[in-house]
Amino acid sequence: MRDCTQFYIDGQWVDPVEENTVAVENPATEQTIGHISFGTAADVDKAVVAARRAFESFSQTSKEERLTLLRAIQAEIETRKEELATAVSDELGAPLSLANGPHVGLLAGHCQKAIEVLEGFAFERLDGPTLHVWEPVGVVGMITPWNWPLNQIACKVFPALATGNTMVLKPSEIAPFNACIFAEIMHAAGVPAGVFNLLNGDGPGVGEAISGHPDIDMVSFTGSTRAGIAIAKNAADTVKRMAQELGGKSPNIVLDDSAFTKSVAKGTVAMMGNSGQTCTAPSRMLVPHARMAEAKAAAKEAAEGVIPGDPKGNAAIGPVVSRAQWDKIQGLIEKGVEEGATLVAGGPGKPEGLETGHYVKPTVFADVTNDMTIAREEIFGPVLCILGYEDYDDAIRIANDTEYGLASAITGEDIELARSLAKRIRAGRVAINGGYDLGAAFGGYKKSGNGREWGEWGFHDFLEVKAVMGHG
Ligand SMILES: NC(=O)c1ccc[n+]([C@@H]2O[C@H](COP(=O)([O-])OP(=O)(O)OC[C@H]3O[C@@H](n4cnc5c(N)ncnc54)[C@H](O)[C@@H]3O)[C@@H](O)[C@H]2O)c1
Repeated sequence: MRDCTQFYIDGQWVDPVEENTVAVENPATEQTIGHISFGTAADVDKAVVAARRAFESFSQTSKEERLTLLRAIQAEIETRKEELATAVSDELGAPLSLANGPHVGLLAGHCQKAIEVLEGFAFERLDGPTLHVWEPVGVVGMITPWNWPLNQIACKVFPALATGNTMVLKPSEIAPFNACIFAEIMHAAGVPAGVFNLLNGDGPGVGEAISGHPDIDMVSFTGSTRAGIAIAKNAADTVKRMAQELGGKSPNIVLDDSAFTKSVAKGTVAMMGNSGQTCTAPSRMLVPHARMAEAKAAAKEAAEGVIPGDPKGNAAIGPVVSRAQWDKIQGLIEKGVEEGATLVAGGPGKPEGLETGHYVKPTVFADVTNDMTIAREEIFGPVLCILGYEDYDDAIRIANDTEYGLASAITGEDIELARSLAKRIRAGRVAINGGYDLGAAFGGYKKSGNGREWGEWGFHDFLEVKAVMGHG
């Protein structure tokens, strides 16, 4: 059993104000693997008092002091990598290879990036008679989801720390243990008391107390658009800064001149990774109408090669995170069949031989039209929709016909064409031929949010700008 029933507040592990112990499940075994406590507004108050007090001195630390701290955190991460990966695998159901690879890799990667950015970051600029100064926002409330839990903590904590803020983190109640280990890492690295605080709980109990708290200056939220809207409304009365990283329904435009079978297969496998539980997942594949049959064959073969199974074995994907997610995904798969999409691979029910655990068959729908529910709603499971387009104008029209705008992809040989299409997509990210960069801005247009994380972009989310006029 893995128990983390205390909260990390003001540099120590403390009991919650009220006892409320809740079990955490392993989605592969459906067994309880440990317990956390759900906090209340009283616990949030304690953490905010600590963070506010710590802000006095931490906001005045030098760049060098914060660099030393980030390097110490980096060294501690190195010593705890295996434990972090095991925790993510146990609570999320991620295959160990994925947990050891990208899940922990992104935590370490964002720490390294924060160090590099901080080394070169200018906190002051003289513009004629005026000195512009970038200062920390203050006490930041951070609310994160379960799907890439370490990545989302890293995207917020490292830039906030690098820019001199103090913070109160509430990770997802569904995958909390990796965050408990992270708090131990922060402690072992010598982060001053009150700078980083962690408490567990759910949205109504702790999340709302954070978003409405009068002494929290900013909320940085990653999660569903539903919760993001609720949090922004609750935060409005205190006029705190709000950064939202929300859902997506990202298009992947496969151009006629691409290595077609390979591109379709790659896009299919990319959709299934992390059991489809990725906000940037390329969930709408757009192919020329004339090549729909070819796309179906390639996607079917690729999806059938993605074998779900025990996260501790060699499976390509594990289960989805919970019974509630499984039910939601099944409902949407059934909706796809009902609305007339062609089921090419997978479908309703559990994969053969995997009755225990929240396993979903890697599923591909083709001949999908953009008005179908499966093309509009974020499924957050291993379910790909393939849609046909007439020409490139049509492809752009379909790509942009969504309330989301988080990510997108274009695959093709003609780089000039890809670049020109990239300009017309209304989304925060466009990956041309699998392009990827840890320093690239990460954030959404439209209902996918309004913040920007990763690299230098994340620093600006956590900074105020002060103009000192007459400075000379
Ligand atoms: N844009 C991004 O960077 C990004 C990254 C990862 C995940 N996501 C999105 O996250 C969603 C999946 O994660 P999830 O199911 O954990 O999302 P969720 O919105 O249900 O929960 C996210 C977090 O918000 C908290 N929360 C929920 N309701 C709240 C409320 N009313 N007030 C305050 N806090 C509240 C939860 O306890 C959790 O910590 C997907 O929609 C996915 O696209 C977005």
